[in-house]
Amino acid sequence: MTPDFRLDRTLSASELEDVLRQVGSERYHIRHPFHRLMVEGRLTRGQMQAWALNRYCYQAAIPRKDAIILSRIEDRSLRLVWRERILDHDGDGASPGGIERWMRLATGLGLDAAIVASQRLALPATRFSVGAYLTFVEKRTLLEAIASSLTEMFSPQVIGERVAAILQRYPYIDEDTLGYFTPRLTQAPRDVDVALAHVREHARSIETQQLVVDALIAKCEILWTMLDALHFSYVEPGHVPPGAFVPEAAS
Ligand SMILES: O=C(O)c1cc(C(=O)O)c2c(n1)C(=O)C(=O)c1cc(C(=O)O)[nH]c1-2
Repeated sequence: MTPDFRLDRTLSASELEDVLRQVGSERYHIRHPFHRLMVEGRLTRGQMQAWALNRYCYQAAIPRKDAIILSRIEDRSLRLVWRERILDHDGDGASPGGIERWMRLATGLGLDAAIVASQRLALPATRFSVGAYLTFVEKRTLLEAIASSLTEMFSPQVIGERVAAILQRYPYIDEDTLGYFTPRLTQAPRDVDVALAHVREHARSIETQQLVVDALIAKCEILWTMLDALHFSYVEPGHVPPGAFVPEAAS
């Protein structure tokens, strides 16, 4: 496999899955320096707040992204399972969804809920990355849109590492504050089963397989870019763009 994942022949479904896993192992944000600092316990409270405030924008966009995908699915049985994702994030009016649970994380870190929800203090690059994800699923083929969700193949690993490290190394954050992540450990594999089965079934030519691989790469780049922006603004060199969140001194 070339370093930029150019395919030179049509793959079997399981070979394609292997390539997708290889993309994740090389390009998923688990390798990003900002994530590494987090799990090493080396982020300040202010940097953790910046992460939670910015990641809220991503969380808030996920059900809108899935609604776009839903609107493009012609197969009723696939629509039925895909709509679960929207409930996971929006809730059903009775039990809270992911957006509310993420807000609990943000407020548990000391952020003001109204400020987080307004998204006004998010980094420009966060907004642009989230916008790129929405545009991607709208403009590309349905196959690419579905494939772009496959970063979730790798999310249980990044979540497991993050939660264990935070509980061990950040004494002011407790299990309750991290409640967002627990359901994701079962929701993500269920989502992946559906998306991966679709991709394995529908990407049978070298051209469609390349589209799928490139969609996953593009999604890894979206996640990576968000952490790049956090790193540049809040770690090194520490240039916060005008108008973006500024942690309180000493936090
Ligand atoms: O914690 C993470 O690092 C992480 C990563 C990802 C991902 O890989 O896209 C998702 C999530 N979390 C997540 O919580 C989530 O709900 C989610 C939905 C999606 C998606 O693309 O549909 N990715 C992710």
